[in-house]
Amino acid sequence: MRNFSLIKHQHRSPQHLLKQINDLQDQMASLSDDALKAQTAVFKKRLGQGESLDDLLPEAFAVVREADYRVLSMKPFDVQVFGAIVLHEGNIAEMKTGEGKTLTATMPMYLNALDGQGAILVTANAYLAERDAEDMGRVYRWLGLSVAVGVSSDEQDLTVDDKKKIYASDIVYTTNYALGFDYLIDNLSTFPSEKYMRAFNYVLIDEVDSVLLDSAQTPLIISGAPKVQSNLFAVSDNFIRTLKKGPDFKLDDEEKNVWLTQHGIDLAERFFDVDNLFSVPHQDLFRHIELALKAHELLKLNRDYVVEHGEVQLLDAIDGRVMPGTKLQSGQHQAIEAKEHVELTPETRAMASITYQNLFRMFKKISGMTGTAKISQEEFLETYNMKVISIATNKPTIRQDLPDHLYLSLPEKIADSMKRVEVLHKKGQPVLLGTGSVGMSEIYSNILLDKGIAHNVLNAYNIPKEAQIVAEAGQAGAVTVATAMAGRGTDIKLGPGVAQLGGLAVIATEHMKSKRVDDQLRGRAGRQGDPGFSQFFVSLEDDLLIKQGPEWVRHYFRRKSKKILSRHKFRSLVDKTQRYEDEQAHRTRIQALEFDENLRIQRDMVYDTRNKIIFFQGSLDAEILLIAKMAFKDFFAHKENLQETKIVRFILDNLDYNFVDSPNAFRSQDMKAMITLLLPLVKKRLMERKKFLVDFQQLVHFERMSILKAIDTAWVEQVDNLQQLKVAVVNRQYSQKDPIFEYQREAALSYAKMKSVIRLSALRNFMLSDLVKEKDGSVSIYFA
Ligand SMILES: Nc1ncnc2c1ncn2[C@@H]1O[C@H](COP(=O)(O)OP(=O)(O)OP(=O)(O)O)[C@@H](O)[C@H]1O
Repeated sequence: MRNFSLIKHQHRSPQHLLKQINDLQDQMASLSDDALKAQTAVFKKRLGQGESLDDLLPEAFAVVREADYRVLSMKPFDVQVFGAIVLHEGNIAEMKTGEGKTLTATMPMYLNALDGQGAILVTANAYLAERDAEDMGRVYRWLGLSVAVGVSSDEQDLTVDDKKKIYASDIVYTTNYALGFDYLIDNLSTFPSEKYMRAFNYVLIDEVDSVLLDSAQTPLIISGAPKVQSNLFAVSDNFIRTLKKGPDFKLDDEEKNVWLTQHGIDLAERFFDVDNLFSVPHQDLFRHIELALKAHELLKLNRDYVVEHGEVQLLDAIDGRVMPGTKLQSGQHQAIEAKEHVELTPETRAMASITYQNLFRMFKKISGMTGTAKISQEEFLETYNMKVISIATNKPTIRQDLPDHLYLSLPEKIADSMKRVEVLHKKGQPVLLGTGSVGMSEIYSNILLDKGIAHNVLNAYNIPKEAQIVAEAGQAGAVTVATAMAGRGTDIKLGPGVAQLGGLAVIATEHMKSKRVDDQLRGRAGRQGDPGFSQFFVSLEDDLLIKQGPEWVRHYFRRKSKKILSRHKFRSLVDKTQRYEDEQAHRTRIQALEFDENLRIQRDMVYDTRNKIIFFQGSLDAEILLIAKMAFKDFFAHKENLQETKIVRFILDNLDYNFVDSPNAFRSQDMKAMITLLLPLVKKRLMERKKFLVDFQQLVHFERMSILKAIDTAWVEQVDNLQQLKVAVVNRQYSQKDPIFEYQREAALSYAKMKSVIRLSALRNFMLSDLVKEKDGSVSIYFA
């Protein structure tokens, strides 16, 4: 057997598979549409008879290739078939920008959806998910598979029924954000009828570096249950406005931290009339002052967030898109709202959270594609066990990536880059002007307006017009100013005559944090062998260099040296800075994963328990009795609770409001004996509940709700606690302890405590809740 599989494996090299697929081409081309479509049913049948997806690969890919041609008039090139094989094998296909990854995906998606367990394609933003589901969906449907999009275009919330339909589809196109959110929400449901998600099977992640690296630095958090609203945001904001940078507060060089000086602290104590800002009663005030200071000094309008319709909306640092529904935690969002004078939204607790790393590791098979993965291949292998395999381009890339233009100051750079745009525009060559923030895109747009150059702006304020702006961007004479939003996936097609003018010109006005992101932006030009060029205009006053540049840059900057910067020195500075940012981001991801590890174990256990209870068929009587026994053990684990008065108090609080004690009933000093005395109270209550809830389903429902409510209340509390604990241990750096170790130790302790809280409150729910029969025969539960 072993030998056989070895031999078989050798025969299945990508080259061999490609040959097999190519050999089937004529045969597929000769089939009628109906005969080709009928292959799907044939494949499904063969799977049912024991063949594997690997066995079907050559034929299935050949079928899709022919279907792509008939439906979309595009036949995947050999290099795309290679990419598709890599994707089926659970690895990362690095295919250069514009090589046609969208079409490549149709082959592995079709094959991996054939066994009916679902195949999900995740991509970096809603625009791409919708576009690709629409375009490629035509092929899958033609072949008889169902396709859905997991994001809603009109920003309407999808209902549970919508989501059931979506996730039951053979193929789902969605975003990492929507998928993560849906996963967490699915696990907050209480009834089998509210659950919509299937076990995770196959996922293909488009723009895999963006999803698994750039987005994975911060975990996804769902907020719910409002906290008591604080009234300190506005006053703290007023106070911060009176402070001066330098004497009252300081910023670090990277502008990542800000703190009050002693003078600032004195001013705060005077302003708020308190003697010691650091004393325990003023902790909350101090926290609000810190939040306000951060909101003013670290978080910038039109770079980190935009304000639209009176709402503060966060921007994704990498792709410049609005992150719908995402809020900064622990009051930071409200501090920005106070700064921007918009209505404060309620401060909420974190209810559920997960890192993208752990979300995707739940899939049976993960694969990914992007133009830029090789740089991070070790991390992909380490974290996800995926290899990065580079695929050759179909035609040679003829795009020219011209050397950077360098300037000492920002105004010089802006002026010169504008001159370049004007020259190109006069010639009619379309220009994509890539900027680093909404703010910069607006500056460039204003200058263009002054010069009377018609242009489109693609930034977080113009998302609804995205498809139209992209469609126009490759036409002769078009000028498109964009943030990093246009940096990925955007397929700019050249209009008539544009190739003769030199194709698309990408003018980038600053280097991005990562070389990968720079390369993606360059890759908007020169797609599918098209002509085009890219060029960066950079200055020493660019954000990236000011924040991360070494001392000599600052030195140059201060002296405004007129010496000409050596190109080599500048290039290596940019490289170093980007590497530093990448390493920093890598460390943050590792830390996010380490922080999530404990939460992951807890989350898995809690979700698993919830699911068992939700789907449990039959009576939960035995569970209730077991929970009671354990709750009693927890209580008596504290020896002092063995006193009669304490036991009676316990019974009155948790088991029976009307309990009447007979003298000396609980005098033994032995835990076992005590438990034997308490259990009958639970059994008696169970009999009463059974008598009242004659309908067996109603009884089970009540038992289930008693337990689930206890789990959920405690778990939400736990997630929020862990969230705060994380902030606390990171802030405790001065204590010289390893924050991860500290966090894990405290997280494990709090988990044990939480379990005991769950047991007691489940028991209490069961014993003390009021049940009321309604006129229509239903029963309402009023939890104690
Ligand atoms: N086999 C093919 N035959 C003809 N045209 C193709 C083929 N494959 C892809 N294309 C075209 O090539 C263009 C680029 O494709 P696509 O946008 O999928 O590239 P990509 O690899 O996803 O690029 P990016 O990395 O920028 O996201 C599209 O206009 C697409 O229609």
